[in-house]
Amino acid sequence: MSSENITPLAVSCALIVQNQQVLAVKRSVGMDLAGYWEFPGGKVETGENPEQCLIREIKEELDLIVELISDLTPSVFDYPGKRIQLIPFLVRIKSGEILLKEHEGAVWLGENELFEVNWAPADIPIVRELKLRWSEFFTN
Ligand SMILES: Nc1nc2c([nH]c(=O)n2[C@@H]2O[C@H](COP(=O)(O)OP(=O)(O)OP(=O)(O)O)[C@@H](O)[C@H]2O)c(=O)[nH]1
Repeated sequence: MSSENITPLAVSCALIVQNQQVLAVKRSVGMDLAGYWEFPGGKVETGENPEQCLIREIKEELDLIVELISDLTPSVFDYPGKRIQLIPFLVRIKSGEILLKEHEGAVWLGENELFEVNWAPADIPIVRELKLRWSEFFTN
């Protein structure tokens, strides 16, 4: 099958913002793309929409309850053998303390630190959009 015909795998991810910073998490050994940094989230399951997926994944991965603030532009990226559509949401923490259940690290990044981690390739356009829209997100 040519790559044009691959149905993308929908993956929701959360740009968790707090104190003028966004949270990045590091994929653990054993996960695909181990060692890369990403936004927490995961695959949209049958019967749920991307927003429901996001709320579920953030509870599962970080033990946080989050609320949605805004959407960003989805990023479609071809990894070997799979095409993903990464669907980003800007969120804030409603309750809970971060508990890393799956990732091996987490870091809060300010506007000028956004490119200091080695992002999963699909995340790069999203990080660029976050940087471009930073003042919009942080002054509202
Ligand atoms: N959650 C999340 N996944 C991302 C991001 N960027 C990115 O390329 N991905 C990819 O999206 C796919 C689905 O994410 P996932 O969190 O459910 O990954 P997983 O370990 O369950 O996937 P697997 O079952 O294929 O090993 C993975 O291939 C992951 O590498 C991101 O920012 N957040």
